[in-house]
Amino acid sequence: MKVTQTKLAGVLVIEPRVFGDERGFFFESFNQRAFDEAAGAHVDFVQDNHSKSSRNVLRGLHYQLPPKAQGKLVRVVQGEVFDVAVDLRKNSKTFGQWVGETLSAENKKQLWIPAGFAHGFLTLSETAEFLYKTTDYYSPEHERCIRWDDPELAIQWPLLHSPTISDKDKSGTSFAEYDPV
Ligand SMILES: Cc1cn([C@H]2C[C@H](O)[C@@H](COP(=O)(O)OP(=O)(O)O[C@H]3O[C@@H](C)C(=O)[C@@H](O)[C@H]3O)O2)c(=O)[nH]c1=O
Repeated sequence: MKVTQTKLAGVLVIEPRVFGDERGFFFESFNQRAFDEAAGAHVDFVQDNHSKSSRNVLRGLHYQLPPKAQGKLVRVVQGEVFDVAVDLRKNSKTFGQWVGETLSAENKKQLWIPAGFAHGFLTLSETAEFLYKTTDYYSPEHERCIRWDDPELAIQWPLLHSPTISDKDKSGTSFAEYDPV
């Protein structure tokens, strides 16, 4: 697999080696040993999630507070999304910066987003099915949301018009209100 660093230390783009033949394709979507080597540490995942979204649906920007902060290994198995991670680590040189990556069933790219980041994505295809592994369990009490359109973060979403977002995400807070922990 090919591993590419991003400008946010710790956030990685992972491209698995895909074996295609007349039947279709095969690839290892997760290999603990190879993943640990890429991440530089042993990482335990405890939950797998799967969501489906329609075109122009935007989910995010989500994170969970410590001690329930989650690392996420995300990918797309149908369709295409623009996936974003925002650095919330208070001592980070890139605090408040974001990276975006197009993930699709076609390119099979994965994004590794360690704990300490907010995460969100915009669906670019008619529908998209999004799969991700998390390093801690879902905990609604620790769950937080920062507005996807926060002016300080200024994320360049590839949007043609206003996205469809959940009521919960409509009441996301501003990045200015974020209290680094
Ligand atoms: C995230 C999650 C939700 N749920 C439930 C709660 C709710 O009734 C329903 C839908 O939840 P949400 O609206 O929060 O789903 P969604 O907006 O897709 O939330 C996800 O967004 C992306 C961007 C992330 O990064 C994820 O960590 C997660 O926060 O599913 C679980 O049972 N377990 C989970 O792990």
